[in-house]
Amino acid sequence: MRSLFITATGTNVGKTHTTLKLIEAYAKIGLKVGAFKPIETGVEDEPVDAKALLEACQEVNPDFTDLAPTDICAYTFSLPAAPFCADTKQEIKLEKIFKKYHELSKRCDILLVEGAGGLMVPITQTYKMIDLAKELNAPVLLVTPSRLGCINDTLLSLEALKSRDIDFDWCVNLYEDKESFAKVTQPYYDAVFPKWWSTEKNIVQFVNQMI
Ligand SMILES: Nc1ncnc2c1ncn2[C@@H]1O[C@H](COP(=O)(O)OP(=O)(O)OP(=O)(O)O)[C@@H](O)[C@H]1O
Ligand SMILES: C[C@H](N)[C@H](N)CCCCCC(=O)O
Ligand SMILES: [Mg+2]
Repeated sequence: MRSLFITATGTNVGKTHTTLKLIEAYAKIGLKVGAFKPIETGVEDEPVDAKALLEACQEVNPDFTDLAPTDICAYTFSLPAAPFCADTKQEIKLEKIFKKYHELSKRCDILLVEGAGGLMVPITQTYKMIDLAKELNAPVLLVTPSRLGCINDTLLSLEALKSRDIDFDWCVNLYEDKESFAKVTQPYYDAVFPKWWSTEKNIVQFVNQMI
């Protein structure tokens, strides 16, 4: 079983959007795909990300059909915040996250793990999303936005991943400020990262090189 940890430069950048495309792309090349949202915050009735990811997996993987959204989450919290802040009773136990990860991994060929927010989001006072990605020993896909300001956010996240010697790739979710991206951001990416790619155009290529 393989896994891929999907993170981003922050919240609302397109992790779920990209993970949904990854589920479709991995299924198309014949892999049984699974998804895991270790911690979801901002949950009212049911976890929205986990629900969307589960429904997509259920379309392509029969071993996920008997699950409910909360079965692919280790923790859900109502406060829309970093897990450390949302977990007011300090319930989070990392062991529970790893146990759920291993349980779900038995149901698929590749398990897509969606983080909460960005890399440096605290899960506990001393343990962040990036630490979870490292400990899972999963390659990381960093989703970056296309809006003005993304160069700085992207470079900071790349530094964080490199400093922890994590195997990663990154992509641009061409969504916000899409029209101005070619002038405002792309010249730098073309110059420094000529192989940069976007969720919109190159997800199949990424998936094929990943297997
Ligand atoms: N390329 C896109 N095209 C259309 N809608 C998009 C695109 N990317 C993101 N969105 C929309 O923007 C919103 C935020 O995207 P998404 O939920 O994937 O972010 P996220 O990084 O998963 O956020 P969170 O940190 O809450 O998990 C969603 O409503 C999503 O449908
Ligand atoms: C609620 C939101 N949709 C995410 N699940 C959590 C985002 C946490 C961001 C924390 C931070 O970077 O300040
Ligand atoms: Mg999400």
